[in-house]
Amino acid sequence: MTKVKICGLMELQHVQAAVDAGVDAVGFVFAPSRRRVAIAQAKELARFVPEHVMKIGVFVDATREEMERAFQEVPLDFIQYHGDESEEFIKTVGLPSIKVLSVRGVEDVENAKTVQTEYVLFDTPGTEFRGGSGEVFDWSFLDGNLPRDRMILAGGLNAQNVKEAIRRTRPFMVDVSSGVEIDKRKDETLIREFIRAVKEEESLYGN
Ligand SMILES: O=C(O)c1ccccc1N[C@@H]1O[C@H](COP(=O)(O)O)[C@@H](O)[C@H]1O
Repeated sequence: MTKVKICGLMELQHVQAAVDAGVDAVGFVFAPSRRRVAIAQAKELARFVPEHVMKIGVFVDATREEMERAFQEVPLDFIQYHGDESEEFIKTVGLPSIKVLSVRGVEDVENAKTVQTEYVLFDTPGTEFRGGSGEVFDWSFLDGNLPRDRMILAGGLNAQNVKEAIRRTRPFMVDVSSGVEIDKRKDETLIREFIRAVKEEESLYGN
């Protein structure tokens, strides 16, 4: 059953829409971004997220102290490393983690086989910020032998393309931010439609 993450949440009504629609994970961006939240803001939003829904903090080349603080205070379940963090650094921090690989070609995907983190997230390389581009990368780069049971697919997903994305790539989880926004703000209807599309795909074709 493919899981679904809504990322870049900043407002309570959007958290509630995602939770009510059956989201599996929510993401709070602590990196430079128009979606950035303060720790106190994420902590308040997280009070409305049930225990079974994963809370993921997105960081880009942050310090260990910054991540530890957010991890404890919010509290988070996973750190999403969306920058150039090395495997050694991630290991030293020692928190449950998701390493992001920006996919420009098949060689970036190859790196997933050696990444030691709990999950590996494939995303389109960002332009203004490191992620949240709203752009799809070429899914055929994921055609090879990959650890699909710990693979998260992101990059330009929306309610219209996510079913095909799941069929093509068979990820553990799909992740969306821009695709559930109107005028750069999250939209409750789009959040519900995205989650519904994932669940429909699963009920028709899932295993
Ligand atoms: O969303 C952001 O602003 C962001 C900033 C810095 C790093 C990561 C960010 N978001 C991540 O980008 C992907 C996909 O986003 P989109 O659906 O293409 O807009 C997702 O993993 C977010 O966590």
